[in-house]
Amino acid sequence: MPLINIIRGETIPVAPLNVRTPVVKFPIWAVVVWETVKALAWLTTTYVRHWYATLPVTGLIWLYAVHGWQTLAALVGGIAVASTGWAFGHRPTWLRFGWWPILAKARRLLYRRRWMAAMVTANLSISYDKRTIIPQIRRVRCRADCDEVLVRMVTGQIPDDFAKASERLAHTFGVRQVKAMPGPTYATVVLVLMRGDSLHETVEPLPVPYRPDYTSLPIGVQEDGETYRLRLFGTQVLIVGATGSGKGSVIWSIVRALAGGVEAGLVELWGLDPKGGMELGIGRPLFARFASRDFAEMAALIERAAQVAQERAARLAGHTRQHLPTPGEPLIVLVVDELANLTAYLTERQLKDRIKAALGIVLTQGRAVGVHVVAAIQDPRKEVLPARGLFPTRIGLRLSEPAEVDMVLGDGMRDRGALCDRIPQTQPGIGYVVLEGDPTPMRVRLSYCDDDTVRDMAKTYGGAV
Ligand SMILES: Nc1ncnc2c1ncn2[C@@H]1O[C@H](COP(=O)(O)OP(=O)(O)OP(=O)(O)O)[C@@H](O)[C@H]1O
Repeated sequence: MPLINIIRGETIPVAPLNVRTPVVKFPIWAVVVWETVKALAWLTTTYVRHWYATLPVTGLIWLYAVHGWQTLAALVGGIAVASTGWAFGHRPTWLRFGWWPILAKARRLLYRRRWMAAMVTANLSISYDKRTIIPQIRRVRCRADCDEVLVRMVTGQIPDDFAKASERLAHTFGVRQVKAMPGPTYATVVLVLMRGDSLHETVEPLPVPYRPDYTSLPIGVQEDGETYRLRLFGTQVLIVGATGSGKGSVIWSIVRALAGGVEAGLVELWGLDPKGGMELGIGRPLFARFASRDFAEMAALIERAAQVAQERAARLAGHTRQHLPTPGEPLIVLVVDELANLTAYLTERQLKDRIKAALGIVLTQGRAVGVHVVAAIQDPRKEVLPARGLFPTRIGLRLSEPAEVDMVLGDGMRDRGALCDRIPQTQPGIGYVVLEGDPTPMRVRLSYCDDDTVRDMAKTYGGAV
């Protein structure tokens, strides 16, 4: 039995050069009738399949034939005016129900034209029994800066096959990037073809929440236009990026989102800036404790945080699984700029060991008891940061090498679209994150707080130094 019948997908017809000698000779009139019937069948199918275009055109032709061109012109003009009014009056609904569905139909035709070549050259076609089977386009949807193409995979394919070919597909379809994610049902994959770049502009500092929601701190903008919200409760945060990638902007965006809590005494920020206070010094009043020059002082600060974490853990064990900050027992956030200075580049062995041990305790025991770490680092290798695995939340900014992406965001994330190594130097503050419940990475841009904004913030929400 030929296995071909049970492989899902679209079968490419066998090449026309495989000519077979006709056995039966038909009279010419029979061939003409047959071809005419075939053409009519094709026309009818096309007419019905593309009803959204053929029906309006039929209506317009009928109008012209029965009522003349004046009525036709009046109708077309009326539709144009109403559509323009709708577009200006309520743009979101015009886009959602008017423009994007029309654009999706046009794009579907465009994608279909290049589809076969794209699938074959990206190794997404399956050859079996002298036939070629390719995935099928099921639906195309347009959004502000991207198109979503729902694809039915060929039997045996998985979404990661498409993720691996995403760069080829991006070039083939002439888009900035292609992301592949599992579709709504088994055997489907959604290809998101990114066209424009919604993160092109610098993101202004976001409003400071009056009382921070520790499960959802607003710190930037996602590629899909949503606010990027960071969960701090129950996690530790590692920011990784090459020099000048905007690690500072992530730190200050998080501090800004917590500033309301600092003012209310619900949050205590402890600053460690081994680069002599270059980064964090400017917002000094926001920090309840601060160390920037003396490494022994920094070690003592981390040890104190570890002690608090252990005390709280001992007290809260069996009572609650998540500590709730109060002015008497605030949320402690250790903000560390360039963590490698404490874990790898420090020459004093004893001090380094003390820091590593205390940091390990804070990272493992602090999450549930309100002692958190927000740390920035340039080099994500294990030799530089052995405790990398203890940071459940990681933000990958511009990185130097492709291999670093999976080190930061997890295995396979680069294949799934986290191109941290491709972020241009001219776009600091852009990075990739893995959101809860979403297996594909999300591109984000963190808000940028310049020095004046940080000084203002420190004056408004910070205490006396
Ligand atoms: N979110 C952002 N949006 C726009 N521009 C930014 C953003 N973040 C940083 N920049 C710009 O990039 C420059 C470098 O940023 P920043 O100092 O934060 O990088 P860094 O990763 O901390 O670098 P280093 O490791 O050298 O300290 C800033 O001076 C600023 O001009």
